[in-house]
Amino acid sequence: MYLLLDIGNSRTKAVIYENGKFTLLSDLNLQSIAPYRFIAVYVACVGFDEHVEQLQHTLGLTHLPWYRLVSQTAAFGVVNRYATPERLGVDRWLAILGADSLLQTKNLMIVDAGTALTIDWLDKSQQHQGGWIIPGLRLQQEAVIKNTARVGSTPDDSQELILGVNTQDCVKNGALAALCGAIRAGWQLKPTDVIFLTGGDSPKLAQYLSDLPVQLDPLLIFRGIARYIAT
Ligand SMILES: Nc1ncnc2c1ncn2[C@@H]1O[C@H](COP(=O)(O)OP(=O)(O)O)[C@@H](O)[C@H]1O
Ligand SMILES: CC(C)(COP(=O)(O)O)[C@@H](O)C(=O)NCCC(=O)O
Ligand SMILES: [K+]
Repeated sequence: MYLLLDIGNSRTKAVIYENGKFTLLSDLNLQSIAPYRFIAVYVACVGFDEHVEQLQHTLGLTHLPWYRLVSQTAAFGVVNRYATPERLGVDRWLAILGADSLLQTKNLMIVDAGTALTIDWLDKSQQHQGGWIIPGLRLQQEAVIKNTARVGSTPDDSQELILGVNTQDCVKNGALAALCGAIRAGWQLKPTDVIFLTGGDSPKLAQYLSDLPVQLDPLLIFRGIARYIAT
């Protein structure tokens, strides 16, 4: 039994992994992991490194091996297109590997709607084509609010894809439009057989993309991590 951690810039997500089965933990703390006996911890971290050390202590798991995953030039037949492959965010690399584990020989878009929204393209011969990094739903709003004199709203999670008639609604709904628009622009530029959607804002975005071949999967990064665990 393994503990898998995805440490993003907003939150840490945790999964219990055993015999090919993934169980997402809704909370990560001493109590929530108390019933489990882990062999090792596998970590994907795009946040600050100190966060990993902190977690080792707060979870009382300093006695276990902690394996930190890194983006590679190639693995499991998947080829990373970055000129400096280790610079590709490890969450992106693992989501690509996770999508590849579900669907090979298809052209894929892999969208991770987290703090930032990332889009990566993987072609049917497992070649990563590159991608985009776009401010996420909250950052879109903060960018406008922090850099203008008269947009005095607060970031808000209750977006709808409708027109706003006050500042608050214009900012929050505009942020949703920006992300839907980015995914649609990606699709127009380079359409694929499937668009995998993962990350905190993926269920919301999926509602507005039902005409595209979207497949929601909260586990993509964890599926990628699991490929590194020899069974
Ligand atoms: N419980 C939650 N805490 C924080 N963000 C949440 C939560 N539930 C949904 N979200 C949404 O998820 C987004 C962050 O997604 P997530 O995949 O956790 O990001 P990251 O991987 O960058 O930490 C936020 O923009 C927010 O809108
Ligand atoms: C783009 C990211 C900030 C996304 O992180 P997240 O929103 O999931 O917290 C992360 O993948 C990262 O730090 N990447 C390194 C730069 C790159 O991928 O080119
Ligand atoms: K992420």
